[in-house]
Amino acid sequence: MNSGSPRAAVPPPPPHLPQRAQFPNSLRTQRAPVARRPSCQATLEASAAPHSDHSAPPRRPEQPCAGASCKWEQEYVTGLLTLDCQCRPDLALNVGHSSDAIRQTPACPECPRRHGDRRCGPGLGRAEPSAFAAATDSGRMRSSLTPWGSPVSRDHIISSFPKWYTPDACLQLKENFHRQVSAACQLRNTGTVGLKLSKVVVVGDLYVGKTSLIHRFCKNVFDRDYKATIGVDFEIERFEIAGIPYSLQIWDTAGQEKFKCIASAYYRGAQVIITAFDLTDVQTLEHTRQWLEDALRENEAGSCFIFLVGTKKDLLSGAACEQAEAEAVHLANEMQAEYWSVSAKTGENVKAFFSRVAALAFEQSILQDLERRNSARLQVGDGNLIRMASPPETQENKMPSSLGCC
Ligand SMILES: Nc1nc2c(ncn2[C@@H]2O[C@H](COP(=O)(O)OP(=O)(O)OP(=O)(O)O)[C@@H](O)[C@H]2O)c(=O)[nH]1
Repeated sequence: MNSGSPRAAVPPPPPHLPQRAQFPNSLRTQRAPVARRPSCQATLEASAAPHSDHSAPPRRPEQPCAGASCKWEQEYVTGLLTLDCQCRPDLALNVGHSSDAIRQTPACPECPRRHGDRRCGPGLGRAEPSAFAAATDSGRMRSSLTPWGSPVSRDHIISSFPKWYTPDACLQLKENFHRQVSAACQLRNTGTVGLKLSKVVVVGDLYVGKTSLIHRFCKNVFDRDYKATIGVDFEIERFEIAGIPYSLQIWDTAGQEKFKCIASAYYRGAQVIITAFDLTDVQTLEHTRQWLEDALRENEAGSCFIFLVGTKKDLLSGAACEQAEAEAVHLANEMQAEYWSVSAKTGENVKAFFSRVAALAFEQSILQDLERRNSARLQVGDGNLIRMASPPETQENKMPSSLGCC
């Protein structure tokens, strides 16, 4: 542990330190795409939308899919398992590559009870059919909110807007969800947002505790032994926010300089960038500027929420902690980031922090979706553009670019 003096700028790892047996996803999950499945007669649930017209009323249960082309396909794209349902294209979902994700992933939600049928279900191209069958048979698969696996754990259910850590460095001071977001969630009118993932990238010097933070949140474990991350890794965490299912895909990147080129290839498409530093090592705080710059270079300006997170809070107390936090808050304001202090060891603030991340990302996704739908209402009639009624922009319903993103 670096309990005392600050470490040199991104030093090479001591040779005796073990390395985490991890590989970049692109390497780790390189496998041949799973063969596309033939068609099947899908059985629809009452909640399922019709084949092509998703605005029409749902069909009765057990009614065969009219298109008879239900395909729930798996593809590995850059290491990510993507599920694509041709009956319900709106249900396309990236579920990750880990064995957990595969195990929890049902076949096509249109025909979940046909898992024993090789024409449609996990029997074909499925990594672990028995695990799937067990989960399905136990009834866990058909939660109304989480058709993808086991129910969302209670502490991942967010009903009110999570609070900031300090008002001196926070992205938004408001205490409630955006009015339009609340209304859309109440009406279950969130488009495809509830079925999508937001990408979160965690960056920072080696040894600051990025992996420990993620593991504390996703697995509720803490490992005192240091094992350097090689390349990247990721976890997927499912939430239920304002009644809508939502997932975060949390990317853990290596802090070691020699893996930077691998890790930076995964920065693109981030909705949230978390720059982590060690509260006991001021140099790691200084380096966060560079980490952020690198991550932002791969993303569109104004498209990411930025967080600055001080780790290992348990190692500091009193004046030392206050001073470290004051410096961090100052830098967070310069970076237009929200500041949090956490401890992966004790778990302090870890859940609250990720709840805040999830809520902000979720709200932004819904607002963007609503904005897209408003734009789609532009209609051409007799050569004239007719703009359908959209609410006037007020301080409260400003669009996502002004939600406090970078
Ligand atoms: N006391 C204490 N130790 C921590 C905490 N978080 C992490 N550590 C320790 O710090 C060391 C480094 O943690 P990691 O999570 O592996 O660091 P990392 O940032 O992922 O490192 P790289 O993978 O090399 O980038 C480990 O020995 C952890 O046990 C914390 O909150 N408190």
